[in-house]
Amino acid sequence: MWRSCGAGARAAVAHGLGRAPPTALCSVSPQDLAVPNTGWSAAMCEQFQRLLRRAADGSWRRIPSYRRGLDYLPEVVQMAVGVVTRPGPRLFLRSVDEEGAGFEYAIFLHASGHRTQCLCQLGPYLEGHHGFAHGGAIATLIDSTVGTCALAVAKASVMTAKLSISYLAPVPVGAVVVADSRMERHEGRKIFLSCHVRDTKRDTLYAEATALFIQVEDTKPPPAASL
Ligand SMILES: CCCCCCCCCCCCCCCC(=O)SCCNC(=O)CCNC(=O)[C@H](O)C(C)(C)COP(=O)(O)OP(=O)(O)OC[C@H]1O[C@@H](n2cnc3c(N)ncnc32)[C@H](O)[C@@H]1OP(=O)(O)O
Repeated sequence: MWRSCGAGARAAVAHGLGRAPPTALCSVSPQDLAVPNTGWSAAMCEQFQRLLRRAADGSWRRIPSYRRGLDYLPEVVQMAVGVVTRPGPRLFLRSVDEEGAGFEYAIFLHASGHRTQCLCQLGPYLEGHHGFAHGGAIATLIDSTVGTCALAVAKASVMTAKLSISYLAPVPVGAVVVADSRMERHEGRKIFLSCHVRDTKRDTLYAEATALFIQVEDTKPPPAASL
């Protein structure tokens, strides 16, 4: 269905701009999924390359992404959030194995550590109304983008306390969008953020959001969650 990216795009990421090796403390060797695969559309590949080129001067960096969160954080952050002895939680956005069917995305972190941009292609399993992405999928995309920003700000575990979204235009299934998030202010354990979701040409504002994240101690899974 989707036009796939060439091997060149994958090689450019692997050899050029920061495929991070798993940290020594990881108990698994995760595969970085924030790189082109056969499910990425031509538009997704093109935008990804554009963002990689922008990152070449060090102003942004691509954040590797795995099926489980936190496996790949720098050791100091891993120790701060206490996940060195067990793998991180499974990431909801990476729960669909079929390439191109769910969320295909790569998050870029600004050098300031106060801004993230998520390039995302919303696959057919995320459909709500016919031909359009489910609002919950948009919320998930926003939550993850602002959550990553909050995590970078706090350098510790964070949880969403509040997320307010205005849905302004429906997002077609298969569309490539950019969620652009920034920290607005940081007060003690509270991190306030904003986010805008647009098409890649910035013609359409699909959604805008504000969020509050709270810095927390490492979250312990409840007994029932040991699946
Ligand atoms: C380096 C980069 C690597 C990147 C690598 C990325 C990979 C990784 C991606 C991560 C992306 C994750 C994105 C998904 C994140 C979830 O999906 S989290 C799941 C959804 N959220 C929840 O389940 C949270 C449920 N709620 C709670 O557990 C608790 O209410 C909270 C939020 C932890 C807060 O509880 P608490 O710690 O006891 O805090 P509490 O003392 O009540 O309040 C602290 C302050 O916050 C205020 N506050 C608390 N809640 C609220 C509220 N709802 N509204 C307004 N104010 C509030 C309080 O009024 C208080 O204010 P002050 O009095 O200090 O001024």
